[in-house]
Amino acid sequence: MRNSLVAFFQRYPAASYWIGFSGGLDSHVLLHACASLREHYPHLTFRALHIDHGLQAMSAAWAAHCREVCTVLEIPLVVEALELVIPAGESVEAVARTARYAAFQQHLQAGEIVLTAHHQNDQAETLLLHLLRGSGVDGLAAMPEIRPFASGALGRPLLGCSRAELAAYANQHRLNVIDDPSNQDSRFDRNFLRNQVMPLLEQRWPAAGKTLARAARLQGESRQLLAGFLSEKLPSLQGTKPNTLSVSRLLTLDGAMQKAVLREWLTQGGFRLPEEKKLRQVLCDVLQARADATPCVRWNGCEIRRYRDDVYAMSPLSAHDPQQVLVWETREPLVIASLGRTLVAEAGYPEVVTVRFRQGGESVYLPERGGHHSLKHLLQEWGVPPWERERLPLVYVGERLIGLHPRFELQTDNPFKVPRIVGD
Ligand SMILES: Nc1ncnc2c1ncn2[C@@H]1O[C@H](COP(=O)(O)OP(=O)(O)OP(=O)(O)O)[C@@H](O)[C@H]1O
Repeated sequence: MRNSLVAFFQRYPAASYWIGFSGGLDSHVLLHACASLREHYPHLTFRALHIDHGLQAMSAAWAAHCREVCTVLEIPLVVEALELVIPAGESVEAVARTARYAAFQQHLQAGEIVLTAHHQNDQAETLLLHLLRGSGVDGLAAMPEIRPFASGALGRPLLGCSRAELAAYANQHRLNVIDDPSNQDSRFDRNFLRNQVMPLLEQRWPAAGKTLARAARLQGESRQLLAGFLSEKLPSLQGTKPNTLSVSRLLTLDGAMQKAVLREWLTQGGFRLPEEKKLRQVLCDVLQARADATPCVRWNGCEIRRYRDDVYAMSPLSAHDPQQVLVWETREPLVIASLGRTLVAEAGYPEVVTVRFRQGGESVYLPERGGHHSLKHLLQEWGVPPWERERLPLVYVGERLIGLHPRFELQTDNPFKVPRIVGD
């Protein structure tokens, strides 16, 4: 283990390493092994971070245990107590995990690496869990040894070590390890695999943990090759607007390639990947839709829409009431809460205006085009997607429409001029 750690720190030098310390055996071993490296590698700087999810009656006792261990090992510890709210229908583990990573992120400075104690058996169990969910290569790909994370990286230096090796280390160094009672609860899928399925597999295939971890690593290599290939392909499928894909170009590909391209595009956009069923819905309902249709397929954190030949991926639109009328004293910025936007007026702007949203029937005076034009037709002409139309701030002086979003200015000198929009 010591050698794997030394090799890891040589491969991934960092200003400082944060050790995610849960108080359990695995991260206790990591903490102890890192602490003992300092004698020969005094340049290595470690700190520990314990996240108290506040979900168990014992959680404060766990934090106290972490404090004691860190004091003895002379590793500074930060304890972050969270107050988690578990939304109905969400898994406690998943919510805790997301909150934990968000807390890690907050502490990590540029050039630092946060370390977790994931090991070979975690890798094997993760592969089995994904297989049982019917995942493709994205799910089956191994947890990597290192990946970019916030302004630094997330490293897993113990992936080459088995759980048995970690247990032997804990024994040898007489580590005072508290057992988390929830680890025995086989209602959780991972515990069931760990406590019941893996021991059975290992009776027949003693190296099952190691070989499953290798299978996951090989899937990871395939995933990486595929990502490289798809990244090269994506620019040729670009739609007419930034970050969109062209429907007509996608339709020249076969179904498997369409799905692969959509997944890579969503990954690059930072969206959560959909289940297979949703992805097929995108192929059927969005790509195959009539040219004048505006379909939408949604899942957690993402909406896929189509307008004309472009496919858009976006965060779900906020609730917005287009009936609202906002009086704006333009010497101050105007916050439009329902849009998460702030308008800032340019010099020379009328002192007081009102901001409204499209109701239909508006017309706009465009002198260079010789008179009034229907806003509806102009929005169509400018290719503004329908879901954006009632979210455009329309600025009025009295009943006269004087401006909207800068993206839609026709010419800089036209009177249909807009306040500058910040935070857009
Ligand atoms: N409460 C915690 N505080 C700090 N670090 C933690 C905490 N819980 C887990 N970790 C870190 O994450 C590693 C993995 O923990 P665990 O296996 O419980 O999480 P998981 O949810 O299965 O994994 P992952 O976080 O990747 O989903 C631990 O070895 C430890 O380094």
